[in-house]
Amino acid sequence: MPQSDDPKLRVAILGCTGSIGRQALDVCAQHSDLLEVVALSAHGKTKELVDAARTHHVACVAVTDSSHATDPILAELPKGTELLFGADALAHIVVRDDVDCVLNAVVGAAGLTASYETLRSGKRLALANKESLVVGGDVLMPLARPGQMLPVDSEHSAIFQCLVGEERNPIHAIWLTCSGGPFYGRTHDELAGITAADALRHPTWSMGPKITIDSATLMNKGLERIEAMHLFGVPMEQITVLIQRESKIHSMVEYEDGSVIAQLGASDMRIPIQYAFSYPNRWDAPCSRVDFREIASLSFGAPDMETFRCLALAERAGIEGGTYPCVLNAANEVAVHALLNDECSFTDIACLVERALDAHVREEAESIEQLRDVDAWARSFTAHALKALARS
Ligand SMILES: NC(=O)C1=CN([C@@H]2O[C@H](COP(=O)(O)OP(=O)(O)OC[C@H]3O[C@@H](n4cnc5c(N)ncnc54)[C@H](OP(=O)(O)O)[C@@H]3O)[C@@H](O)[C@H]2O)C=CC1
Ligand SMILES: CC(=O)[C@@H](O)[C@H](O)COP(=O)(O)O
Ligand SMILES: [Mn+2]
Repeated sequence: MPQSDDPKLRVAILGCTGSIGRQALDVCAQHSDLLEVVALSAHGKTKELVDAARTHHVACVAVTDSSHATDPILAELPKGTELLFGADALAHIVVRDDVDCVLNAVVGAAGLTASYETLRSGKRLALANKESLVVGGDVLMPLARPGQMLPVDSEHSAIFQCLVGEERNPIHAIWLTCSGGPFYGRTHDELAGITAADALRHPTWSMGPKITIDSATLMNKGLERIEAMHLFGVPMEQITVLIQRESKIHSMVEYEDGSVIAQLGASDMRIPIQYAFSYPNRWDAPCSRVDFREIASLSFGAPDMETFRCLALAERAGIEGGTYPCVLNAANEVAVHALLNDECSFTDIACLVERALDAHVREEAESIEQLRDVDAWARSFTAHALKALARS
């Protein structure tokens, strides 16, 4: 990884207009002596994409939603900037000769192919898109050589950091921390009537809408358990979800001798994003440091899996494995989209996901093409279930 005398790390940021993408651009601006942004993608926010392309003088941009191909603002891209359209554009970006590292900050299963192609190309994958591993971990992990895939998800970055230097020591347990979301402590009845606006008020993190809803249902933690199984090669039962309300402990690893190593820091994603670029080195902090004297207490608890049923459904899908996590994820994406559009209730999300899992017949997860088909089936099934729910 570059130090001050080394060539800069040349980075492509997929999903540069989102919460992670914008913070990654900030990290790149703060460390412009070490990082160079060479390619960017956005789905529909072409104005923001053009602004970022101009600021960072990038060589290539992609607009993955082709319906934006005629946006007049694209004419304001600097002369010579390569402009690509459509979902396939991401695969073109990741194999460019001038890209060393791909930050995948796309939301949802739409990020899967880019992760796959990045690993196949041998380049570093800074992975925020947890859905890639949830859906395709069985296909992706065999492609990743040690140190090639750097997790950006805060908990997984924390676990990764707790494992550095401990390669010869088996993991006894992973303590996967969880804020508990905005509805921590509520009963099932108290979740009725919750609106998308309520669920979008996360207590500790500022994030994009999809992951914020997932945090409120605890599906996010369910997805993260599956993500951790793949990344760290441990079974579900060794990954314990721990409520840590302040989001200051980002996760912990317990070893056989009873020692527990934790990673702590600000609730600011620029730290794990930067670490995925700087590993195995550490650079100057990209955000304010925590003064632990000012934190009155750190509180812990256990999640309520009966009330927050998405966590239990993700456990079921993760243990069953194969194509079940793909179905879990696709059904959840459809249901979360419906909540955000006021087409279903907060508690419907778990019902819709459960129906899709019940209807699915498991297969081994073997290829990206197969997973695309299973994903499409689960989306179509859940869209129909949603319509039936609206009629009932
Ligand atoms: N935000 C956070 O703090 C954290 C996020 N993550 C993970 O990082 C990923 C990104 O999350 P976040 O930044 O919050 O999400 P946002 O919704 O804020 O941003 C998503 C990005 O993906 C683009 N995008 C949307 N749909 C598609 C598509 N179909 N194909 C290609 N690109 C698309 C968007 O483009 P446009 O804006 O142009 O529509 C945008 O650039 C998720 O997987 C999330 O789980 C993990 C840990 C923390
Ligand atoms: C910042 C990050 O990594 C998110 O995934 C975060 O963990 C969400 O908070 P919850 O712990 O509430 O799911
Ligand atoms: Mn996380």
